[in-house]
This record gives sequence, C-alpha cells and structure tokens, in this order.
Amino acid sequence: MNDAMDEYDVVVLGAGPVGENLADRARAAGLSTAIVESELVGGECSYWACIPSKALLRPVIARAEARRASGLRQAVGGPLDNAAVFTHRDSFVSDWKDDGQVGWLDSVGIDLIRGKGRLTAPRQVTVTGPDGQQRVLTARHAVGICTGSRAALPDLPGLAEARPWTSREATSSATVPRRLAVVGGGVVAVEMATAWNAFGSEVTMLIRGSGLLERMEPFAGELVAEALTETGVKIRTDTSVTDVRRDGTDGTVTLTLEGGETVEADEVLFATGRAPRTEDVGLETIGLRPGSWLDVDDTLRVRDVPGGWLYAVGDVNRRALLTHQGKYQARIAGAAIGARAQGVPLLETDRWGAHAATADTAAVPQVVFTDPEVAAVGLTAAQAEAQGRSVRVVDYDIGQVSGAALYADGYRGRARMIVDLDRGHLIGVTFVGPGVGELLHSATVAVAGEVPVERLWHATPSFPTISEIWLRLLEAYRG
Ligand SMILES: Cc1cc2nc3c(=O)[nH]c(=O)nc-3n(C[C@H](O)[C@H](O)[C@H](O)COP(=O)(O)OP(=O)(O)OC[C@H]3O[C@@H](n4cnc5c(N)ncnc54)[C@H](O)[C@@H]3O)c2cc1C
Ligand SMILES: NC(=O)c1ccc[n+]([C@@H]2O[C@H](COP(=O)([O-])OP(=O)(O)OC[C@H]3O[C@@H](n4cnc5c(N)ncnc54)[C@H](O)[C@@H]3O)[C@@H](O)[C@H]2O)c1
Repeated sequence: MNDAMDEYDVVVLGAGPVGENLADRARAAGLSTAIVESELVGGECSYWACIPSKALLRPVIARAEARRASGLRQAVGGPLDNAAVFTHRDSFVSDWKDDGQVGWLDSVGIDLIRGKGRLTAPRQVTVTGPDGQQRVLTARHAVGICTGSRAALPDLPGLAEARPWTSREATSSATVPRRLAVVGGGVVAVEMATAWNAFGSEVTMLIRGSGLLERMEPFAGELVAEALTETGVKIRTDTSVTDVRRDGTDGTVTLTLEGGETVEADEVLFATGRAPRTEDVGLETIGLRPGSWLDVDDTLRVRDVPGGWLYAVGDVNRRALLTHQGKYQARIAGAAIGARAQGVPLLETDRWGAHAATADTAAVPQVVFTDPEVAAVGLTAAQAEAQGRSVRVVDYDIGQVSGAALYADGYRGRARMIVDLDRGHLIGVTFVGPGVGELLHSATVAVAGEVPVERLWHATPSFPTISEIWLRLLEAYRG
C-alpha cells in the first residue's frame, strides 16, 4: 500500500558520508533533495569503520611514539587503559546514535526519509519504513545510489555458524579476546591487528598472499610486518583457511588451513575485502544486475541507463573505497547534477574539469594508521610500469632526515617518489614511517597539481621537520 507520494529534484539512497555530501551539493545547487537511510545517518564510516577504528588506534600510535622519545619512554611503559579507550571510541560514535547528523540534515534543509529504499521504476524510489509503511519518491532530475559496501566473506564451510568478526565487530567490541585470528592482509587487517594486539590479544594473521598491503609499494607491507612481528603479532603468509568451526561449549574457534594444520582462537576477524550493497536496491527494474558494483563515467553517472538520471557515488562504484575520495566524487557529481538540471549545454568533463572525477585515476591519497604509518598517493612503481610510463623511481631512507631523527629515536622509514619523465612531474609518492600521515597532503598537491619537478625544487621544507624528506628525494633525483 502506498501511503504517500513525493516529488523532489534529487533523491539520494544511503546517508553515509558520501550520500550526505551528494545531498548537500545538490541542495547547494538549488535543488530540492531527499535522502533515504535504512540504518544510521553517517553510514559505515561514522559508526563501524573510519571513526571508531581511528579512535581505537590513536592511543595505540601515540603510546608507540611516546616510547621512542628519550625521557618520556619510562613514563609510558604500562598497558593501555582499555576501558578508557573503548569509552573514548564510544563517544566518537555518539554511542551509535545519529541525532547529531540528523540535526545537520535538518539545518541545511535536506529531507530525511528513514527506511529501506529501492528503485521501483526509472526516477522512482520506494521506501519501506521501520513500521512497514511505504512511501514513493519521484526524482525530477536524478537519483544517487550511495549505499556503500559491506564486509565480503568467503564461502567457507562452517563460517556463518562460527559467527566471525567483520570490520563491524572489530571496531565496536568492548571485549578483548585472549586470542584473535585475523584473516586477510589488507588495510582493515593491519589496522585491526595493530589495535587489538595493543589491547592485549594474541594476534595471528593468516595471509593468503606473500605479504601485507599488496596493492601498495612492497616496502610498505614489509615495514609494517616487521613492526607488527616485533610487537608480538604472528604473521603467516601463503596460507589459506579451508574450514572454520566454533566449539559449542567453550566458544573456541578452530581454523583449518590448507594442508590440514589448525589454528585456535577466541575470535576470528575476516578482513577479506568488501561487497557492494546493491543486492536489494531494485537494480533489476532498470536492467542492471543486483549485487553488482555500479559502473560509472567520470561524472559519476551510471553507464547505459536511458535518460542518464542515475548516479552511483562512493564505495558502491568501486573507484576508490575511501571516505575522502567518495566525498570528492559527491562534490563532482553534485556539480554535474546541478549543471544538467540547469540545462548547461556542455559540461566540463575534460581531465581535471569541474565535472570529472579525474583524481580517482590520478591522485587517490590513503593513510594506513599502523605503526609505522603508511601514506601513499597516485601510482606505485609497479602500476606505472604496467601502464608503460617512462619513469624514474627515487627512494630514500627517512631516518637520515634530521627532522625524523629528532621526531623518534631510531626512526625507521622509507620514501619513494615516482617521476614521469615525459611529463616532468610526480605521479606517485609513498611514505612509510612514524608521523608520515600528515605529510601526505603535500604529495597529493604535487601529484594532483602536476607540479613540475623543477618548481618543487623551490618549495623549501622547514628545518628540522620530517618534510625535509622532500629535499632529499629531489636532490637524489637531480643528482
Ligand atoms: C574498518 C574500516 C576502516 C576504514 N577506515 C577508513 C579511513 O580511515 N579512511 C577512509 O577514507 N576510509 C576508511 N574506510 C572506508 C570507508 O568506511 C568507506 O569508504 C566509506 O564509508 C564509504 O562511504 P559511503 O557513503 O559510500 O558508504 P557507507 O559509509 O557504507 O554508507 C552507506 C549508507 O547507505 C545505507 N544504505 C544501504 N542500503 C540502503 C538502502 N537500500 N536504503 C537506504 N539506505 C541504505 C547504509 O545504511 C549506510 O548508512 C574504512 C572502512 C572500514 C571497513
Ligand atoms: N585507513 C584507511 O584508509 C582504511 C582503513 C580500512 C579500510 N579502508 C578501505 O576499506 C576497504 C576494505 O578493506 P579490506 O582490508 O577489507 O580490503 P582489502 O581489499 O584492502 O584487503 C582484503 C585482503 O583480504 C585478502 N582476501 C580476500 N579474499 C580472501 C579469502 N577468500 N581468503 C583469504 N584472504 C582473502 C586479500 O588478499 C587482501 O589481503 C579498502 O579498500 C580500504 O581502502 C581504508
């Protein structure tokens, strides 16, 4: 039964960070906008991903850094106050309540419709509310699908019955398992292994491949693995889990590995990647396959949808599964929707144009909040080579920089910059080491700005900061 019918210029499905930004940009373009949310306004990022994970990790990293400062080390030798860390985390997720974010939507004039939204016809979204009532929303100009992603679990015997942790439990638990097994070697796996090891769990990582952080420069995974091992994490590479069982009596989880060996744990975290939340959003009503990632052009418009009214922004399009990059896409998509609604005849879709998400392919920054931190933007050397670019790779030991040596006793870290020799600017930079996360934006500006190397020579880093690594890299490049 349809209880209500409403017409808006733009309807956004999913109020994660990306949906919120898309709605905001559409509203800023003068378009009436509704946003539909089935769980909490703020999405995965605010409650079960970026925010709680970083609230958990901050004390862990701060303690590790304090232990590298002479004169301070002795004062921070003890264990973390786990209860206080969890309380701190809970305050950052507002105890899993979204009143604050709902207040923001109200204040900017975006209508929130709570419930599960599905496409039921072109430009039409039907929302089933918590009370079962349905409401049909029609979009005059655009529908934006911003439904994000969820943890992808492999199809393993016994896994569902074993009730594994996913990123949701790993970021929201207030109980420290004595033994934690972590399956996967990506970003969620290394960050959560870092956190739970510091809270006192005996952590064993089970990695299918040969190392950690396989999409980044190899030295990133190597330095993080070295540090995790030193703090007591067991890392097993080239191993696959074939079966998972949880004992009904004592709750012990037994993981069987290829070859028959077993590993026991009190909890197991599967950090094995993400799947798009598109299985039940009505894609079949417009000829698309439910459960698929949505393929978009550079204006974030879903390809092959007649009328061009459907956009997919954020994790759901798989271009870059990062909050800041999804929000960037939302700014581009919002501008494109606004321009098209105004009948602008020609959009600026050239490289770096106002309506093209160019950075998605040229300059995606990412910080991995481990100890050491990993901060990277643009291409790795292997990716540049695969693209057939003519490049020069310059490496430098960050520990040789005065600012780094002052920052931490025995500073260990490494930097790499990749210069495109035909274009004369940087196309990739990776830093690994304590405190490098805040250095990354300088590299992002250099890569996205396509700043000529000759001009970078005039950008003087302050002495004595870790940023002096820029000078060392440029000196090494110029010989
Ligand atoms: C553990 C972890 C840590 C992370 N840390 C970082 C980090 O430090 N930095 C970073 O940049 N990225 C991080 N990420 C990635 C980041 O969380 C995602 O890139 C980001 O949340 C994507 O935002 P989104 O709005 O596209 O999707 P989401 O945040 O997933 O939001 C989608 C929203 O849509 C809603 N929804 C889904 N289906 C429907 C429907 N049918 N009807 C109505 N509503 C619906 C959902 O309830 C949800 O609120 C992390 C991810 C994980 C798992
Ligand atoms: N600080 C950050 O920016 C941050 C933090 C966490 C997550 N994220 C984002 O969230 C996304 C998801 O992270 P993630 O770590 O879940 O995914 P990921 O793709 O980074 O890593 C998945 C890992 O699981 C392994 N794997 C996949 N299938 C497997 C299987 N069947 N058996 C064993 N291993 C398997 C992969 O080899 C890989 O090591 C990432 O794309 C990342 O960008 C970002």
